[in-house]
Amino acid sequence: MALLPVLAPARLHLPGRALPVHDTAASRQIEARALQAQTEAGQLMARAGLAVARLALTLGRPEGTFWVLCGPGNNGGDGLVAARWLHRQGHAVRVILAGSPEQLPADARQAFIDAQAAGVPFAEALPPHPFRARAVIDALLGLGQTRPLEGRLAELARWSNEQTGPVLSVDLPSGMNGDTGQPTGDVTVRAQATLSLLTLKPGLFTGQGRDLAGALWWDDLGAHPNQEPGPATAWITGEEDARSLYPPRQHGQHKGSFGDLWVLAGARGMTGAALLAGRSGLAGGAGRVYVSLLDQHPPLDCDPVHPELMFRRPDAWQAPDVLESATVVCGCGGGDAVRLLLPEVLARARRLVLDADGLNAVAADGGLQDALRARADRGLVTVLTPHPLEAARLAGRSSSAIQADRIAHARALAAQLRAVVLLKGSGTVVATPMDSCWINPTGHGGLACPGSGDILAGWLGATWSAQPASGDAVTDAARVAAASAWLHGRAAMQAQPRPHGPVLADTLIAAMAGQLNAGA
Ligand SMILES: NC(=O)C1=CN([C@@H]2O[C@H](COP(=O)(O)OP(=O)(O)OC[C@H]3O[C@@H](n4cnc5c(N)ncnc54)[C@H](OP(=O)(O)O)[C@@H]3O)[C@@H](O)[C@H]2O)[C@@H](O)CC1
Ligand SMILES: Nc1ncnc2c1ncn2[C@@H]1O[C@H](COP(=O)(O)OP(=O)(O)O)[C@@H](O)[C@H]1O
Ligand SMILES: [K+]
Repeated sequence: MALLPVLAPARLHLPGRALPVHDTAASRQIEARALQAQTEAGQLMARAGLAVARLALTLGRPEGTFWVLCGPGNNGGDGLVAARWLHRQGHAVRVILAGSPEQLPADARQAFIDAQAAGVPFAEALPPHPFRARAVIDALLGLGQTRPLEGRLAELARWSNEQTGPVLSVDLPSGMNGDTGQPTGDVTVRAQATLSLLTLKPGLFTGQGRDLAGALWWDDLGAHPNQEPGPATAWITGEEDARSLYPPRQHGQHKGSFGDLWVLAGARGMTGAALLAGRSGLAGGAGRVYVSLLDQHPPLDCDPVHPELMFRRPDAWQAPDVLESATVVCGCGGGDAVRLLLPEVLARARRLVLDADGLNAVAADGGLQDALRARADRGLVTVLTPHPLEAARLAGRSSSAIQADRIAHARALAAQLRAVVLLKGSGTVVATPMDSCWINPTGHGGLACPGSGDILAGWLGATWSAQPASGDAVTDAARVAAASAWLHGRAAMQAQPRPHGPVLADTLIAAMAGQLNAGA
């Protein structure tokens, strides 16, 4: 496989099939096998450098000089090979090597020798700003980055961020942790595009990775990590996987075919959250959607905009069989009131989506945590949908600690609470107690607005309610969660391809409903 566009949101390039991502440790193993399989020394680096040069020609401006910033490791070697290709084809190139050639690892040192022999121009000084390169190739650091950029590397990264030409990062933006997507220090290259080599790294898809890496390309250098024996660290949800949960409706189906959704939400002053979850549940295709507001004297008994929502008394959900047969979405705008009903909901609900204040109540009460864990033994399945602050409360950490390693924390919470965890935010992570993990490639900052989480919870519940029971209820729930996050994000991208503001709730729900027919 060569040069595959993986993620270019503005042009709506999204993976069709699920793609595996490999963290640093797994990537190192694949790299070691690939190096062993080389038929001659430097073969992988030659492929990598060629791929970088080709992409730089595609993404660079038509005129100017390619500035290739090379670091002290093999990432720098990739840059040196790319520079030689570009020079050989007659393009203007300048290489800046940070560090001494003698200390380069073997393949990179050979790339340096070859570049010198080919007459590639090297430079010591950077052109002053304002400056616009044809493209800057960031080959400072890749998989080997272990600490914050300092000294010359930091200076080069800063310069790259201040010039106005496009920046192409090789393998990873220098200064970004490939496992987490977080900056390693104060300075990080901010790329327009990143070419991931050999494997896709999880940090490119979550945390700050989306903003730092820009459009994402991949070249597996012929190593086929899809066919690797070891497990992938996680999977990027593919469009086909997500859409497969929303098959065409059959003539013989009726609303009973799509299950009941029961929304237990909306304490006093937060009725809107319940309405949004209910309306989203309707749009997501649940057969019947019931709403019980968490208020002894509910301010509404009908949604005039969607009168097909069925409002029920605050205690109606306690009737026999309701929790056992419906899919329950509980906690959106739940306030303190949700705490009182959680013991019974946790004990009885067969399929439960726990959101917002439902999560906060669990975080504050060890007894509820035990009740949540006990559900797993009884075959009752839970999807928790925390945003980073709610996840922080559940984990007893700060939200910045959660964001520092979103994948690890989603996994840890899933194991600790024996539930499927959907950790919201850029690069939403879905993790199961069996340690499988999906990262969502859709969505953008337009979703950072009130109500979009309530909409996701209602939609997830509706998607789940239409799924038949199977032998692996936890994996099914995780697939439902991953598909719902995918469609939620995809709808936002359709509503606002380049967001400068929020995707408001009614626009988002309408776009999600539209997405149900968009894949046909
Ligand atoms: N092997 C191959 O043939 C292929 C490799 N490929 C390419 O190689 C890349 C991995 O190469 P790599 O392992 O050499 O790591 P890389 O990121 O270049 O640098 C490590 C060096 O940087 C140093 N260093 C780290 N952090 C630092 C800091 N903050 N400030 C200063 N120095 C710092 C670190 O020093 P140390 O920590 O050891 O003191 C070490 O010297 C991979 O991303 C891909 O692009 C692919 O093309 C496939 C073929
Ligand atoms: N920058 C972003 N990129 C992608 N998705 C985002 C971003 N910000 C928010 N979202 C998504 O929007 C939703 C917000 O949910 P939440 O924080 O619970 O909002 P609310 O409680 O107001 O409904 C989540 O699905 C989250 O993943
Ligand atoms: K890099």
